[in-house]
Amino acid sequence: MDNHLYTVAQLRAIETAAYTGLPAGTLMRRAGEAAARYALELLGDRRDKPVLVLAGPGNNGGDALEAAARLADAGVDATVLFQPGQREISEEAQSAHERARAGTVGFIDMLPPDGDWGLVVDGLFGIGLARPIEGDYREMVDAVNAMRCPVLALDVPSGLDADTGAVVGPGGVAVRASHTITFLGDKPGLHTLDGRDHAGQVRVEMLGVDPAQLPAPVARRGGAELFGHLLAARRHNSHKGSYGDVAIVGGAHGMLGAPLLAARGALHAGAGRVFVAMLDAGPGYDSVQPELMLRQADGFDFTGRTLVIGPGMGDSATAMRLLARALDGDSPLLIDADAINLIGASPDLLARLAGRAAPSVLTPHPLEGARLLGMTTSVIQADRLEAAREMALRTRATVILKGSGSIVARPDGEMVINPTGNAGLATAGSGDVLAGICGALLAQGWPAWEAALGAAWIHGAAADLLVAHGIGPIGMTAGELPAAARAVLNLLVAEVSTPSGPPRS
Ligand SMILES: NC(=O)C1=CN([C@@H]2O[C@H](COP(=O)(O)OP(=O)(O)OC[C@H]3O[C@@H](n4cnc5c(N)ncnc54)[C@H](OP(=O)(O)O)[C@@H]3O)[C@@H](O)[C@H]2O)[C@@H](O)CC1
Ligand SMILES: Nc1ncnc2c1ncn2[C@@H]1O[C@H](COP(=O)(O)OP(=O)(O)O)[C@@H](O)[C@H]1O
Ligand SMILES: [K+]
Repeated sequence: MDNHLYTVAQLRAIETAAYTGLPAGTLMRRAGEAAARYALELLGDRRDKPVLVLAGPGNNGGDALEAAARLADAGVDATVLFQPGQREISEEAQSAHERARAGTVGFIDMLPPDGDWGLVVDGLFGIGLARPIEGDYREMVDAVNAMRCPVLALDVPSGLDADTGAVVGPGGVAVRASHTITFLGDKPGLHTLDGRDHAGQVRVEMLGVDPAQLPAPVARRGGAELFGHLLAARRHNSHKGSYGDVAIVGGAHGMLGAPLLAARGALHAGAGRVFVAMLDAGPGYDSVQPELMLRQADGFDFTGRTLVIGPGMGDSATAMRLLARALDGDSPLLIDADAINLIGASPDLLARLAGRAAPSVLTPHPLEGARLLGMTTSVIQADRLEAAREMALRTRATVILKGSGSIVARPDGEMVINPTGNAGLATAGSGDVLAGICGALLAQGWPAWEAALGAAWIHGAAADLLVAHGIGPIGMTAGELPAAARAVLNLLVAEVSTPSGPPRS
């Protein structure tokens, strides 16, 4: 259940159910205790440093006051800046306040300009944030974001929408935490859009609630366990035909790089044979990767091949004709880039896609997603989960809505947020490599859902591996990803494979 993600509405229901039968203030006390424990862990051997605790007007502030009291009990110099606002505070928060006042916690009214804090605990706002942060609260957030010490956010970094990962605006701000301890259940907003920048490392604290009592999550956090059953060691007695053919269909005039990058992605992710069916006359072979077989798209036989269609394909009549042919065929399909734009502009192509029986995966970035749904990019990004769900529903396909915290969605509403990857991927061509990797997994017999989950995870992990070796994030190139993805995939197979897992024949 560790990977389950819940909406604020679900968390409110969980909270209400958990509350029943417990003495008042129990959950807040548990939250404060867990937060103090984590704070001590983060302080490590710097417990002599003072800790700044920001406490807001709601129960998030109550958690912070509880944490401050526990930290003081543990001998830490805890200083609270409590900003209760106009409304009366809840009884639980009031009790927490009294406990903190009764101990050795220090209280201040404004931030000293020269504080040398070992840690900041952010308990300004949690899931009750109702509007952009302004005024004194905003000054506090800005001041914390200018500090260099670790910042532990309680439940949600203040200012972040726990459902969507958006900084609540217009013109809002949010705490940039290095760590977040989140209560009762993990939240999607901590893992997508601005979430990863603001939440840092996330720890989930259930506050003693029995996981069996929790509802079905809105989404799950991705992990290799979601596709691990398909990772199999290669049998000695296998050949290139055992691992499928991938054909990249794309490469109109002036856009030949995109299909070549996709093809290298497919090759390094284990496809047995990789073709590039170019719309342009193009080169006869790829001198960097001569293993690729370059063909003319017109007249290329799609039968028995997994198709990755769209990279650099353009929007010509030929592109449209090829796409219609691919959609009508029974090859597994990975639909990317220009092919998504063409479908967005044509109800006929959309109907053909929705009517397919063979596996189909779409990999839109937010602008392509916007074209597909006839919306603006900002509407897509305002609620990425909802947008991905809608795309999967309309296309009857598995969708990867790309970006920080890619959302993988399927038509029955199942959704996963991919946790791997970094901003090194924000470079032209990295999406083409993702398409190729996914094509290779489809060609090796993976179902659409697992292929999408696996490709997103491996692609992101490849970028993380490169960063770990000093190759990026700044200046990472898409061409460096295929070999790194190969390393990740082989590591995964070595970790989880069973030698008896049959390859596709
Ligand atoms: N109850 C429980 O059992 C448990 C609760 N838990 C904890 O409680 C948190 C939820 O508590 P919560 O509902 O009190 O909301 P919270 O996030 O503290 O903020 C709401 C307050 O802020 C105000 N306000 C909102 N936006 C504002 C703004 N921009 N600028 C200024 N003010 C603004 C709003 O008042 P308003 O002015 O809108 O009337 C209200 O006073 C949750 O995240 C978790 O940490 C856990 O301990 C588990 C058990
Ligand atoms: N900041 C980021 N963090 C994580 N992944 C990212 C980030 N920026 C881009 N990506 C990933 O990189 C890829 C970019 O794809 P795309 O936008 O289609 O690029 P291109 O069309 O140039 O190939 C996607 O897989 C996306 O999820
Ligand atoms: K907070």
